[in-house]
Amino acid sequence: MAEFTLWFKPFSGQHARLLEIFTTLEGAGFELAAVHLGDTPEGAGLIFLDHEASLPDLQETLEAYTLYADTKIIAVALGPLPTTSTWALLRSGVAEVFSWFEVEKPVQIIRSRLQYWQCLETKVAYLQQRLVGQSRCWQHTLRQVVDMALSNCQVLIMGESGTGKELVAQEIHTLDPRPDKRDCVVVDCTNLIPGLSGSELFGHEKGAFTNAISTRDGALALAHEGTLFLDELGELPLPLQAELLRALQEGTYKRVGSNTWRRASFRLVSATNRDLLAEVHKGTFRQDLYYRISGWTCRLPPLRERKEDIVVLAEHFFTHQHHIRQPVDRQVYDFLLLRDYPGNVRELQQLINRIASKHLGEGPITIGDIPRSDWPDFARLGDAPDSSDLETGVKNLLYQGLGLKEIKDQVTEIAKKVAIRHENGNLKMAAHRLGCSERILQMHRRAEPEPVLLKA
Ligand SMILES: Nc1ncnc2c1ncn2[C@@H]1O[C@H](COP(=O)(O)OP(=O)(O)OP(=O)(O)O)[C@@H](O)[C@H]1O
Repeated sequence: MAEFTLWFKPFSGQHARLLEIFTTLEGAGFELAAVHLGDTPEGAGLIFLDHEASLPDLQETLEAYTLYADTKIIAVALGPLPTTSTWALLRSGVAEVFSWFEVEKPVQIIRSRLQYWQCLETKVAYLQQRLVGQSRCWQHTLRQVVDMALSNCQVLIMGESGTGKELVAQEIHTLDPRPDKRDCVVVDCTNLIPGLSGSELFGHEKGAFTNAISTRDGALALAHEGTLFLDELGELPLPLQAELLRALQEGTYKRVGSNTWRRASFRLVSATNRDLLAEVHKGTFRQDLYYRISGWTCRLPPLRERKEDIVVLAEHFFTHQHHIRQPVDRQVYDFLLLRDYPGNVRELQQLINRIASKHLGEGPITIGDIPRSDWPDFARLGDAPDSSDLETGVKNLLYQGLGLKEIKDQVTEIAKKVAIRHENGNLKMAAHRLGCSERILQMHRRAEPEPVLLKA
């Protein structure tokens, strides 16, 4: 039985060289299957290219392959490849690029990639049970989380409040492959008081300050051989930033009130909802500390960038947190989808808690289960703050001699454009918001009419 099955597509006419490569790969236990015109291959595959392959054609094909299917592609060049082309291929979704005849062990490169991806996908499947979401951007995030967890880098997780930073930090600790690793210790930096000189982090000796009635270990000692998770790191007061930096650089610290240096070795994972680089420029966050903690940074997308996940998350909360298995009316999902979530997943989760608490009995979850306090603000919607702008715009159209039909067409086009932009180009969501079919918006996309007016 073949060790790995791979699809392949040649963008090269160098048949003799291709044949040589196929024979080597098959001899090494790989099974190869050609991709035919119109196929959208899934899983891992190889594309072969030479200097005559047209980069734009290649990019178009790659984008088509990676758009809908879960594909992993290794680009194998049959000759030298300029760096610009390498980057262009990577940007189009290729996961690895190398020149077959210029590397020492090409088969090994392919085998090690495939083995890593196999391991990655198992871990991503595990993560999906906990970090729920199916959108493309969330899938990318999960793969990055696995990559980071398997590395031994210090990790900085950024993202708005409620995007799941703490959850991700806990999973990084769970997936961390260190043998015999110990606990993950969480410190919320908003609670650290500079007056106590970092007792929370470094511990203290009995009598070091008023109320220090006994000697106590701090978070660094507790996290020894485990993970130290510093939540809301952007809130760490400047004096403590200096002390933390020293502890991270030297791997040693002193308890408050003690002269003895102690050792602590841990993996550091930090999270913040602030733009730490901007804080560095403002002088409120130390640059040296920033570079020390950000071995690998990852940004969690806000819910508005992954609206496709709202329904899956809602289902997850209904089923796993409230054990409600009844169907949910479409109107409830419409309501959930059309709403904004400045508090991200946490806000959605709390809304589901309220709906679930109001839902009684056996039937489906209906619009009547939505608490009145969560209803849309109809008064505000009716009074449309921009109605005067709209009126001015329509007046302009009228003055230019446009009739009712032309004005309607213009306004409709603007509504489509605004909805598509609001939904980050997601036609399905935009169609949902507008209450029209996706096809109507696809036609809009194709025609891309420039809305002429609504200006003086
Ligand atoms: N992808 C997800 N799947 C399931 N639950 C999630 C997901 N993302 C967030 N949550 C839930 O949302 C809530 C908020 O998540 P979490 O505390 O990790 O966010 P945060 O980014 O750390 O927020 P803050 O910055 O306010 O501390 C938690 O109850 C968490 O379980």
